[in-house]
Amino acid sequence: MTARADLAGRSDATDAPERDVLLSPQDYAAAARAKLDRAVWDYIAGGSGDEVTLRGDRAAFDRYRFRPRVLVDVSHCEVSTTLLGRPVALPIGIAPMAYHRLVDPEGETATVRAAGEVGALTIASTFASRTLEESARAATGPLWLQLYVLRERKVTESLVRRAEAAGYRALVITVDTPRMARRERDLRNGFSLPSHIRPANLDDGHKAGLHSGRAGGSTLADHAARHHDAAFTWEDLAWLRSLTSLPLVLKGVLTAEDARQAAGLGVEGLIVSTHGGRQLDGAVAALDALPEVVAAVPSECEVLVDGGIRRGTDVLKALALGARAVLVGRPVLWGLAVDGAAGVERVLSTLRAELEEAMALTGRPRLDALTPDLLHHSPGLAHPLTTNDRDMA
Ligand SMILES: Cc1cc2nc3c(=O)[nH]c(=O)nc-3n(C[C@H](O)[C@H](O)[C@H](O)COP(=O)(O)O)c2cc1C
Ligand SMILES: CCCCC(=O)C(=O)O
Repeated sequence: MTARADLAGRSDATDAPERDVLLSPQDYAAAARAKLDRAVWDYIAGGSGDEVTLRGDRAAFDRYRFRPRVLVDVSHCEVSTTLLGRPVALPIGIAPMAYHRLVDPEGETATVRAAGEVGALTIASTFASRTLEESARAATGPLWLQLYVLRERKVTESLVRRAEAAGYRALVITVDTPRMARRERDLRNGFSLPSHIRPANLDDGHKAGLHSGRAGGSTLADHAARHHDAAFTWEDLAWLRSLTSLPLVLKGVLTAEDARQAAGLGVEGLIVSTHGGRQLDGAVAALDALPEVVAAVPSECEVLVDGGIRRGTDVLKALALGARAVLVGRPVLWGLAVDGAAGVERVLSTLRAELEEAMALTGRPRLDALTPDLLHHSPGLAHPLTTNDRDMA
């Protein structure tokens, strides 16, 4: 960053304030956008179709406002909790995202190290650009593995075995991607992976074709069309259940009906998610689906939510509606793109600090005492999204 003249017009380099200082995740978005190739930025920022759900995930947060209580002792706000019975330092984890090396030479191992520094959960993606074993070695915080169920069931089975051996604590089965939705930004850009980036968890057969782009196509979509098992059903989930004693978490559930069915099969957790607006365009916002999912499952089944969380106040709203924790996706990649592990750590610790502040200012110093009466829902409220949505540009 360069020294600038301050508001009083002084230009003494030693006194000049850092006006470019990155404060919020949205500041990291702007800095990441300036740094990344357009096609990589678009792959990360974009959604499917008209991006209605991408915007909708964010807009849902603005329709909730707080009903703060006063004269409560908020001298200590406690943000530590447990997930699937294990302690985490904060109710904010890292959503599974493919190919962190698109934005940083080190990639996932840097992300995992940063999460460990703040005591946050990381969910590693099937399509990580570092092996799950490399991430496990870098981890000092809790790790779960996300699985796409592929047509070659042996691949899925071997990922399960490797996750068990490497010390992963849960398997997250993504159920909203029987096929990859059309993401027009990627199609326009002819998106493909740079030659030095590979799906490190998979064998060479899965590398074929990911690097040679074509106009009007995305090699990631082509790969998904070849390898994702679009015939995977509830019956097949029993097969996964029988494979392992690791807890299972389903990611991408948006209805009470599916939540009940999952809980009936003994699934330990659910992630309410629209896949960050990247799958079914027009799907209900994740935050709006959260209450019906929470109400449909017994309390032993832990419900998390992701999609559009950019502020500590967003985290508090999700927790008040019954989420045990939230996941953040894109903000983590912005932090990683701008400043590697240090950037990820800054993004996570900023969200934690904002959450603590929101708890203090709403008079709710304890996570286990949060209830929906903290919130006022204003369905007709206009959404002041323009200033807060630099990440979608
Ligand atoms: C670049 C990128 C890659 C993603 N890759 C995966 C993935 O491999 N598996 C998965 O289950 N979800 C994936 N997702 C979805 C995220 O896990 C998460 O649901 C979403 O990003 C949350 O929304 P947010 O980015 O607004 O926080 C990806 C999202 C992005 C932005
Ligand atoms: C086939 C999915 C690739 C990773 C992903 O889930 C995403 O880009 O959203």
